[in-house]
Amino acid sequence: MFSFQSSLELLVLAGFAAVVLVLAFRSGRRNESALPPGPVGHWLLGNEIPKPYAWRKFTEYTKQYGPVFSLRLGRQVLIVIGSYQAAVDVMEKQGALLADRPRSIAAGEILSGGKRTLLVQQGERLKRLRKALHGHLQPKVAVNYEPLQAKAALIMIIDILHDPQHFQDHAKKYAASVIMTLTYGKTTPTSYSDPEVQMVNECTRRLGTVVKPGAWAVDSWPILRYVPGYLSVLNRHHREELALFRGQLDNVRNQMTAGTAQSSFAKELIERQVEYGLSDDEAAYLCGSLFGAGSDTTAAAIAVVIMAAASFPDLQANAQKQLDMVVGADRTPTFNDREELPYIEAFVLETFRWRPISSGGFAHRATEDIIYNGYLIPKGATVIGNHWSIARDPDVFPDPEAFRPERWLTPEGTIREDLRFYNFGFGRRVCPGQHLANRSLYINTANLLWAFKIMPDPTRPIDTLAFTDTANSHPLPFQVKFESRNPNVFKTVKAALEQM
Ligand code: HEM
Repeated sequence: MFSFQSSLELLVLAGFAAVVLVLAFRSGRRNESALPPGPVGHWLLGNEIPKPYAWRKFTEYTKQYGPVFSLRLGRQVLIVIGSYQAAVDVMEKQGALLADRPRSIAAGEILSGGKRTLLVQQGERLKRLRKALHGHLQPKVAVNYEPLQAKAALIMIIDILHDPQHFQDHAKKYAASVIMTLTYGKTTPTSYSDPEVQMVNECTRRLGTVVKPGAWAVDSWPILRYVPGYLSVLNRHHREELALFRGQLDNVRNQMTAGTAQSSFAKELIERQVEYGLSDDEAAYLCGSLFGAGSDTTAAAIAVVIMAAASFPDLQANAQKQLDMVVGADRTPTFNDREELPYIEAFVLETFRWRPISSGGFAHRATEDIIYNGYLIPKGATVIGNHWSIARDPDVFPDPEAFRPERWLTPEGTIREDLRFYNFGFGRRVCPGQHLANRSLYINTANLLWAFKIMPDPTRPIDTLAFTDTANSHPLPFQVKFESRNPNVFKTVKAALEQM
């Protein structure tokens, strides 16, 4: 039963809370007139993140409000960069002031226990994690993974010959095999139905939904973390992934003790753990989250290549003409052919631009005020480079909806050096796996287009906009037909595999 005193206390408390809220709200709005323009939101709650496919709606906002626009999510300012030049000027040139991530309570602190590189804020831990990643993924090391990638790409051709319908699963198997081998030294090809892979994928899927801006209100209203039970699912998911990642690293430790460990990222991390200054759980997360960052993304990008090939037969044929000239029918393409296959490179670059995997971009945080074209990007703001609209900037990519590999080529047919697309993100948070990923895309595109004429299935037309609404957006299931380009494809691929 309420006493008069407790009612009074409640009243005082409510009054206090209201004052705090108004002060907080006003301090948040102080600089609002200097912010880049943007849609008007609710006076207290601000704007909502449009759903689904926020990045597509943001592309409309870019046309309406300009290359840099702002939203308010509760007290949080969100700045969206929508044009190519603004991405260069803000995300790249001011990269030092945007190396931080916004505080991510749901995905970063709770689900990932503060240890997933993608979400770790600027500071000493990030430096240690990125140094360890760089040691294993920088260009001069990435070249060592080429034999592994070449073999897995040939296995994918065999998989498609045996079971063409499940080509998207084969792409996932390719990506999972490469990551599991380089991370944990796994020697057997990774089946996508491996319970371990299924679990890692489940972790990635969970991350993809939690990390979307606006997915969890606690990120705008941190006080919600004290609501009993509100975060229990995320806490449980964190315990599950930590146990999984610890178990995977422990396997490598056990193999090292038994003298059976293959060389791998995990093995080297364990050997150099003190030098890298990593705790056991940091090392476990570093390895575990590599799969999440690198597997799904690579598999999705390969599926986009297949989608584009089936959708644009003439351009597929252009690529095949070059393959036939440089490689011929009697052997499979290799990494040694890369320089002579610029059209393959251009085809891949155009898929990155046409259907960027990280469509909405990842959130950065401004650690100082940044002035852009007279507008203020205030310290503390979340800043996102919207890959989807940057890729569609007509000033740089004329006729942006058209799939046109030629836009990446000089008149002499070499790759243009004056053009790039920020598929792998920006500044100091740029994807450390990009050199590995680019090699995966080259070797798979070369092999796929060498082996098959890829055609749409007339009974099931491809919807080239049917993608998942997740941070890394991948094509929903679609169907194509694979026709071997010569009767010896199987024999030639088998022979190449036997030589490895
Ligand atoms: C086609 C494949 C891939 C795409 C499209 C992609 C894209 C991205 C993007 C957009 C970011 C965020 C950049 C930013 O904040 O501006 C990122 C971060 C990251 N990527 Fe990738 N990535 C791919 C493959 C890989 C691979 C193969 C690995 C590792 C083996 C990897 C590891 C990471 C890690 C660890 C981060 C976090 C970096 C940080 O926050 O400091 N990625 N990636």
